[in-house]
Amino acid sequence: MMIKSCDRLVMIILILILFSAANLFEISLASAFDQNKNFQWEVDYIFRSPDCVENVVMGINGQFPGPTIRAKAGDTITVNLTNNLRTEGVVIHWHGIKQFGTPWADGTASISQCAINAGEYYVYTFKVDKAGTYFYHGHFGMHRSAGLYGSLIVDVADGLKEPFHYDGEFNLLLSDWWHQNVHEQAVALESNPFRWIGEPQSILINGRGQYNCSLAAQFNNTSGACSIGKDAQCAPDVLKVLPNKTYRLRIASATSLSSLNLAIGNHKMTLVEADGNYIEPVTVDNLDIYSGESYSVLFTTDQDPTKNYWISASVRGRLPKTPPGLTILNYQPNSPSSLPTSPPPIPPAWNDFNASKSFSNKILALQGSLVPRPPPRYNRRIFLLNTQNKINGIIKWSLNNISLVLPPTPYLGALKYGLDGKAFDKQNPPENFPRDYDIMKPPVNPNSSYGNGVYRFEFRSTVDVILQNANILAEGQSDVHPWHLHGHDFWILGYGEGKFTEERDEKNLNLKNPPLRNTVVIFPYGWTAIRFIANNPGAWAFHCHIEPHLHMGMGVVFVEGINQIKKMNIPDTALTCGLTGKLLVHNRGRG
Ligand SMILES: O=C1O[C@H]([C@@H](O)CO)C(O)=C1O
Repeated sequence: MMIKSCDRLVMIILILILFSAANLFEISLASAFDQNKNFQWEVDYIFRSPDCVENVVMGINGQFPGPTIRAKAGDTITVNLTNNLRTEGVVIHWHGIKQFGTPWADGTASISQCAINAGEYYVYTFKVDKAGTYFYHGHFGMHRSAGLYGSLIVDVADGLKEPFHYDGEFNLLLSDWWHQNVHEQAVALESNPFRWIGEPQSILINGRGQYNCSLAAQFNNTSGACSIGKDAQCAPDVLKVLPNKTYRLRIASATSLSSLNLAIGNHKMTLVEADGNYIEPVTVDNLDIYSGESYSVLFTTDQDPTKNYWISASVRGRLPKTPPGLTILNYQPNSPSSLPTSPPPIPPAWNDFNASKSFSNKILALQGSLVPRPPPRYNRRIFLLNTQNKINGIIKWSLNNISLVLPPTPYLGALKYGLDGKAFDKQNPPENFPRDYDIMKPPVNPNSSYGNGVYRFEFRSTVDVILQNANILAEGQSDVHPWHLHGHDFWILGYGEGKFTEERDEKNLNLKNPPLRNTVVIFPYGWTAIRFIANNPGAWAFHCHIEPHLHMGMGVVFVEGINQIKKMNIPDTALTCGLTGKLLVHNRGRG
């Protein structure tokens, strides 16, 4: 006992000496830390009332949404993530971060790593190479629906400036929320008969919404006024502004299902950034944001300064059963609790897809040299037909009639150790669909198959993907799907109606100033064409960002740079499951 307390004393003295030395050299230490941002995170289920109804949500260090990471372009982020969930695995995906040279830090269970076991930890170390508005979220099971998300903001590197000016900024992370827990949701989606999760109970802005009451009750007669203490977990996150200033609003959507339309009452917004890439400034009254997307907008506080204004996030693209998420733009020195005097902004009708298409077509790359242009030609073009269909009577989503089921061994490790054909299907999935497939009708044969093969791209080749939408199982309906690519940005070459045909549509593709992004929507009965360069050795998910749809198989896996992958030093901790886990144990036994 004596020795132990002596030890402790020596330790305390040592720490004190180190601490005062650190204070003496404050400046040099600060700049050294500039390059490396270290975080210790613990994921846990916590009780929380995101929409004034208590529920269990996933928190990080007791916070929901998780802590915001703020870094500078070029910084290295290290997150030591401990899984305190007790009974299930976890991973975190850094959405929009390309993970050049660190594909094992992409945080996709079964693709880039094994899920972190209960009680264990995993260290994510990666570089944030480009300024922009990003977010992070769980990528195992339906953890994003369970509330595992937070913001990741990357500022321009020291000495550089954004190509626009603003006096202050705010961050809005949008999400949707169900009262049914995700375990029940997942079981429902896998049950026979299939049970759909339905529309969310609430839209959350920075993790806060109001269920069964409305901040704007005075303007509608459907729900009563909310009585929420200002410190309540569901109190709106009010944005406090000064008159006659310009603010940057960073908006990211981590929704599980909902496409949203965001507006600031009486204020116009000028879009300047999309998914971490600069766009040609365009001024709008409201904007559509799909799950997986992010934007920066500038707005000027040039309205009557004696009033406050609504900020609203309303459901689009599906028949809304959820009231808009609301918060308040509070002109100082007005009271933050004094409600706007006019009703919340009215969004376009949920099914006004022309308004959505017109908005999407307005997003173009910023002129000049800050955004690279696409190569003029592709080396390979693949078509992905998006269909809703059935396997053993359960509703699934498929690409070219294959519904993705993730294998227990992470692709990245399987590729490194040459386990193709054992860890996942050896056969490559189809690159096209039958020419006579009628996208305007429900599938003639709704039966589909499970699969987990990969699309292999030649390293550094230019790849086009034509995402082709189609009618769902029910007559007369085709859904909206936001597609997200890991490990890359892509150029959006265009959107079109009906079935893509080279003869008709090729000439209309935009190769001049297409926006560079990591998420893009496909509209009902339409197609979307994207182009990217397969220059990032790794295994990358490309999937519908609607959480239940991915769970129902709506994704594919892209692989490039297999020779480079074979030489990579992938941390063993990423691969201690499935066949790679067995291999590592076996090798160690022999070593
Ligand atoms: O995948 C889905 O399934 C339901 C419905 O099509 C069948 O219940 C729905 O709304 C989806 O988006």
